[in-house]
Amino acid sequence: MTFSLDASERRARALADLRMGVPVVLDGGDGGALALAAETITPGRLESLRALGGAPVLAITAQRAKVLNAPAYDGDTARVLLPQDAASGWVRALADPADDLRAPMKGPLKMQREGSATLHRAAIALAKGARLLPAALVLPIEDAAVFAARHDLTRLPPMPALPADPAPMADIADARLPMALAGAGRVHVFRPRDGGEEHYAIEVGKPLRDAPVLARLHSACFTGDVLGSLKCDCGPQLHAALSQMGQEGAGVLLYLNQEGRGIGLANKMRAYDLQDQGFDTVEANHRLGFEDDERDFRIGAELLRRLGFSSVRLLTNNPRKIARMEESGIAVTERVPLQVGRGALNTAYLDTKAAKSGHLL
Ligand SMILES: Nc1nc2c(ncn2[C@@H]2O[C@H](COP(=O)(O)OP(=O)(O)OP(=O)(O)O)[C@@H](O)[C@H]2O)c(=O)[nH]1
Ligand SMILES: [Zn+2]
Repeated sequence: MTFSLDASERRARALADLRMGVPVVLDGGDGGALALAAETITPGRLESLRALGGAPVLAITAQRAKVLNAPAYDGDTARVLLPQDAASGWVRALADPADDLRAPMKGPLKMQREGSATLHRAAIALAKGARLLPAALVLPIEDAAVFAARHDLTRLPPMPALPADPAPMADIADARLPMALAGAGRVHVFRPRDGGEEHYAIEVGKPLRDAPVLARLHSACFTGDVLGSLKCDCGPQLHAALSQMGQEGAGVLLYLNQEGRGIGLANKMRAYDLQDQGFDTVEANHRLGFEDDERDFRIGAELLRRLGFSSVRLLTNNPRKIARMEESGIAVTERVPLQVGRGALNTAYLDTKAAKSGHLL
């Protein structure tokens, strides 16, 4: 029995630190790095970083580098050397595309080419995990363990030790819920073991475990589900799925807290602002430095398994959801199309998803 943290607990703690603007120490085994999220950098912390000496770099994704006309020498990652006089505003402006059109000239940017980008890639992954802009300031340090202990910072183990799979989920609480559209149901709250975002499963009726269940993997959309946004089809899809489950008398709706295709609500609002500047939903994600879709659908498969389901009739227009279920061991016996809610204000959005992300019309 030990009280020391395992790799996934350290990672969870690191995410909270980055959101607060606190640096974390990445232990690379031989040598390490100090990492700070670009979004939460303060002038004080930037000054402290510089005081350590060395050459800090801003790690950004290749998607963001392309927008900045900077070469990405490390595949999906690029490393921008921090100029001597760069202030925290410079760091923010490189990471955040809000002002790209008004102030397009961010360069000339000097890129780092030598050395490994492994820790830089890890720092970006952590920023994404913290639902921040995908950019991080990274400074090599010599003895990661000593540095972390001296400054009381969270130290992450060498990257291969960090969990690549979603944390295991536990069914924390469930209760009966009568619903207007679906009738009698039961809501289950699932909590990942690393204390991360909770996800919900709504059972409608009493679905049999030994037959394919009518299922929907719904990703959270605060604007569509709650506010009735006309920019997407999420609200109508949610309601149509519940109605169909109610009509058939059984089904399971997974409400996955993967807002904004996994980038979080703050980043989704940044994407919406870019859409108002003329970019489509995919271009907006790329300008922010994200991929089109950052969701991990294995969470959905895990919840289905926990509830005792092994095969589904999946309500979706997204072939990726079907592929991920099958890869995760959940059989998809049928795709049930879910085409509702098309209107004047979301037609372009739906057409872009069909043209660029492979959604079926
Ligand atoms: N980043 C980003 N996310 C968006 C945008 N519009 C909607 N979303 C998010 O997109 C997700 C839509 O989820 P779903 O409806 O479950 O997924 P889907 O890929 O459309 O697949 P199906 O509806 O099953 O066909 C939600 O997480 C929304 O918050 C946008 O313009 N940008
Ligand atoms: Zn939506």
